[in-house]
Amino acid sequence: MDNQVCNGTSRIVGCRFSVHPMTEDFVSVILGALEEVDTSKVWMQTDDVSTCIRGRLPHVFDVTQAIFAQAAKTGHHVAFSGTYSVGCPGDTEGDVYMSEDDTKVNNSDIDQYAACDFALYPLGSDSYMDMIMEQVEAAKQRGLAVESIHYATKLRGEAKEIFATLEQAFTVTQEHNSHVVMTASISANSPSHKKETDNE
Ligand SMILES: Cc1ncc(C[n+]2csc(CCO)c2C)c(N)n1
Repeated sequence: MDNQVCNGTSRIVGCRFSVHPMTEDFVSVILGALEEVDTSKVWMQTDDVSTCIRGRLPHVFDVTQAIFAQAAKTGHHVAFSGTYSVGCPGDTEGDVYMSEDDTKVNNSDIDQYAACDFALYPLGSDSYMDMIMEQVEAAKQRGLAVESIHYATKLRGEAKEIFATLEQAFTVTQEHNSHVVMTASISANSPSHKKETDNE
């Protein structure tokens, strides 16, 4: 690891996220998605604003992707907003999940168009801009539509490819930088997506 700005010994990864389904029936979409997904390999806590999951990196991405996919599968316009973090665990809650193996337990292999604004923050590094640009370039190589926007990078395409891109960006960056934060806002079934396609 190139920079050791934090004293955290564990590489526990966390994500605090919210899902906002644009439907009167939002309660069952949110609670249904949280219940139907296999969360056995992560520590999880839900409150009135968001859900926090913590555990090994592959499972944090597996579970967030599966919850988004499950909510989007209802066909409602769904917005997901999440902050991923590694490197400065303020507490040890959830450490027990660090002994899980690498096998992901959810199958999120569904076809779902989505758009995502993501921002990567390699904290405490002088070369943070290089790390960010490297991952924006890597995203372009994966076949998604990639656009630079103010304060974020926009990804458009299949949801599973968006999550794979986010996981790769986060994985590679945290291999070189102790403390990394990444935000992702993802939208599915948006009426704006239809207008974009119609304009093509
Ligand atoms: C992933 C996720 N977790 C928690 C909330 C907050 N929330 C808003 S409505 C609702 C159901 C009724 O209490 C809950 C839990 C959210 N939006 N998305």
